[in-house]
Amino acid sequence: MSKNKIEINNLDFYYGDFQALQDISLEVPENKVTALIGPSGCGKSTFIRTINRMNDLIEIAITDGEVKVDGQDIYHPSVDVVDLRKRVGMVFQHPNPFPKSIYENVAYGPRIHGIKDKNKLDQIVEESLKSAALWDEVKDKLDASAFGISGGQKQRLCIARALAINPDVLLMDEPTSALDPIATGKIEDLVDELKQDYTIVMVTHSMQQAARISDYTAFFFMGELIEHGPTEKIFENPENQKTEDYITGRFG
Ligand SMILES: Nc1ncnc2c1ncn2[C@@H]1O[C@H](COP(=O)(O)OP(=O)(O)OP(=O)(O)O)[C@@H](O)[C@H]1O
Repeated sequence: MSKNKIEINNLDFYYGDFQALQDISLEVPENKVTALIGPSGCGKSTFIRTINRMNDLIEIAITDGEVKVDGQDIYHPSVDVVDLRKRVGMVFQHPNPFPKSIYENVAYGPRIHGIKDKNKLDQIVEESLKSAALWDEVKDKLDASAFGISGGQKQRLCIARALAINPDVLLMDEPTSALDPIATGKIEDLVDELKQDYTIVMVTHSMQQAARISDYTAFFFMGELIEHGPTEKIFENPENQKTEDYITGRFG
């Protein structure tokens, strides 16, 4: 049994007067992939963004309840958000490299965190690109613009950029929805590799994807967490009728 990396207790979330998440409690085991599924607008993205306080950037956001990473309540006033986001990295739906070279995209984070030594940066860039299964494809053009590579390569570059600051947790918000099936397959294989070293939480619209790559699945519906558990159990023997209706394609 692996330990819980993240623990969420009685989490409520509001956009102004609108309550987008209601009383969510969820445990996320370490070195596993947890998939968040549910119909559009059910709160998956809002929820994943509470785990690295990305919602802080929204002025009307109100978060209530407890989100713990490694046992520490990340909403406690003593928490340094920059440090938190170093531990909890994020990859978005649309690959969003900076308008810089491939090398600089990966070196940017470590540099901001104070690493100046060129050899050390070279080493981090190489290791991060290798971990993101992109090194072989870009090693001869590290100084080329990050805009000149394919969509799937850009997304792996964004994963390398997230890995470069050495997080423990990787949040992925629909990381393959803008990619073709081949690029999607590569990211899925990569996620399977990465879980050896990282705890991964991933929003996906694709139930097939959740079934293929996640260890645990959480089903959200209208701001509530309806059911969560081992992926096989959720897909083969769900306890809640709404979960069953969703996974059998009756709505969503
Ligand atoms: N910045 C915002 N301000 C106000 N309401 C918002 C904001 N962002 C999201 N919402 C609302 O919160 C609810 C949950 O949205 P969220 O994006 O978390 O859902 P989702 O499950 O990720 O949807 P999708 O699968 O379509 O991406 C929706 O009703 C949405 O309209």
